[in-house]
Amino acid sequence: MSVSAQPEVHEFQAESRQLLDLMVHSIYSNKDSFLRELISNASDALDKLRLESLQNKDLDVDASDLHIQLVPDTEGRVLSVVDNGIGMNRDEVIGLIGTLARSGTAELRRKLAEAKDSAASEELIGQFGIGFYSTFMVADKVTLVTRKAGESTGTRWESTGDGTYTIADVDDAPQGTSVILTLKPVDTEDHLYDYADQHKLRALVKKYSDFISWPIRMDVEKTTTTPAEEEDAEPVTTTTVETETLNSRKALWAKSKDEVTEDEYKEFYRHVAHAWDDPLETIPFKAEGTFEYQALLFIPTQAPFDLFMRERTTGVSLYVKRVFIMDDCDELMPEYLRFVKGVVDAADLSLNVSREILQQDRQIRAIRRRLTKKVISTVADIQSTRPDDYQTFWQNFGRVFKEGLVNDLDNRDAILKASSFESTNSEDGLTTLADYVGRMVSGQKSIYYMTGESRKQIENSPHLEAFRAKGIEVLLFSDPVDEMWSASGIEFDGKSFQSIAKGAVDLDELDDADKSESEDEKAKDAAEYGDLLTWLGEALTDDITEARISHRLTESAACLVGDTFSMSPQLEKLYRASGQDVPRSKRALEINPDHPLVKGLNEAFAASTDKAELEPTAKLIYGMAVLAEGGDLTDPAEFAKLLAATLTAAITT
Ligand SMILES: Nc1ncnc2c1ncn2[C@@H]1O[C@H](COP(=O)(O)OP(=O)(O)OP(=O)(O)O)[C@@H](O)[C@H]1O
Repeated sequence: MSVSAQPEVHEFQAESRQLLDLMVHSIYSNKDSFLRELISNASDALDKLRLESLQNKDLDVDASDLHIQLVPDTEGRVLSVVDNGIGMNRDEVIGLIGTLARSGTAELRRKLAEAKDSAASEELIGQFGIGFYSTFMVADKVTLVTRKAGESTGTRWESTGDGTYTIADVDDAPQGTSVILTLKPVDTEDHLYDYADQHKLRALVKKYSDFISWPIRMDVEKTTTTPAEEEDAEPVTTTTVETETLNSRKALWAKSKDEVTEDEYKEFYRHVAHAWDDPLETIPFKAEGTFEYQALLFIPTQAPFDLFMRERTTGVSLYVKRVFIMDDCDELMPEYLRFVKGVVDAADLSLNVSREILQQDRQIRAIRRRLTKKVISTVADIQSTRPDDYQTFWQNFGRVFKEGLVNDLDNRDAILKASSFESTNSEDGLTTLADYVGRMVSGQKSIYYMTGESRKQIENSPHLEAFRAKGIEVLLFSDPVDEMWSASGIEFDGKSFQSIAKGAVDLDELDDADKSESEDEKAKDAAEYGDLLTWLGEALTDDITEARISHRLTESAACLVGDTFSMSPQLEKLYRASGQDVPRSKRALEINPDHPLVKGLNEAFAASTDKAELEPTAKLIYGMAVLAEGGDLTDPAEFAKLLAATLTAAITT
């Protein structure tokens, strides 16, 4: 192979360098996984070449014998993993291998720095995946020689895992990619095995890559002994080299569940999902009839770091009659199930199918509908039979799953049923809506909830006081998406959702016995506080719609309450954060007639309506109501000034 020009030395991008450094000093104990990663990449490259050769008739490549070859050199301690797939051009090598282009790398680095021990680091690597760089766990030097299909010049990339790599043009590289590892010395204590040993390689392929659809070949020496023809002579041993295919190449999705072991599913999941964790659930699916297709879907255990990033795609690959067509086929899974990984193999689509055609395709739409229902019902099954796994699922994917309550009206009821929520009923556990409804007090018509930025913030908000005092359960919604669906007129089991921070709340309705007494009380409060309420409404007219007596406070002096259909302050904040210009909506100020501050204010107001302290006190009460619900004051400096003046007056008199 001739290298045409002096190799250029490049520096790794800073983040890649740090990740590489971790690999070189290999904190990850399962070093065997480098082979799985290389084979997985090679298999993807073969898929891409086959597809390209089908779609682009002008491409001058021989796609008749696509395969992966392992070439161990035991004496030289070198292992090459060779494929005749799509290959990479020079820019792609720099972009894909020299740069860890993935936006989560910084996040991984930050988390690794925080990780306390090697077990925690290992889990993180499992969560992020490290692909090609895992080769540096087992090799002192990695050389990659590649030529892209259809191009004449190849590229040679080499690094010892320090801060730099070299890159050079190569004239006569074969089409495809060879990754050549100069292996580190064997150190079984450090889980570093002999990766130039044929037996080891055969075992690793069986364990991790058996289902890969392309042949994974290795030339093996076979010694045969034949008895000598003449009596008393030594038997004859002949050594021949034979090419052996190491993998059985069975497409797991075409098999029924009892024909496949859990480990096989696990490794397949890791391959299709580019993941390092275990699947939480495996969902094989077969449809026969008008549209024939098979699917093998997985729910991961861990959420990928980029689950909430804007450019995030869905994770199901499309095959047609075992031929790979595309990754991340968005048409097969709704966005709110983007955590689902796997493959769909449809029998009746054309191999030339494009994304544009897929969007219009009736069959694809039918598959998507069916699989969506299947995933939701699987989540419901996990919820009812495996509480610990459900907890894991919910922590990782609950926020995404609930997006379906806004986006998928057809399945809304099923999604709601399979969801869980935090509640005042339990300190840390979750409740289903069915359980909530089972605990509703007599006369309760709605499901009460309150939204906020965190459980703690909601729990401290004054709105909860009367509910707590009367033992009425309130659901605590702290995910941004909860703001959207809860206010959308949704019902569960015929019951509407009512925010306790919006509209009028009359808890006395729930309890018939006390009704007459409380009616009297209300009439009394109205007479006693009427003038003060009118005045407050005027004094605070810039901030509130009206002032009224509260039936939801027992301890705090005041709280703010929106109209039934108004936006909550959190939602306003979300919209503003996303760049939308939403006007500040005013809410009603509710005051607690039993609170000493409110009583005092009423008495002072009754004594003289132009006392200087009245207005600052009203403003302070309003500000306190904003702070108590975790909101932001529009003018914190003015609030501080008023407070200081009031405290000074109190302490100096
Ligand atoms: N044998 C190969 N042939 C062609 N392209 C390859 C090959 N190996 C790697 N690449 C390219 O380099 C990219 C980076 O590979 P790498 O293994 O680091 O990450 P990945 O496979 O994309 O994702 P993951 O880290 O999750 O495995 C691949 O996406 C692919 O485009």
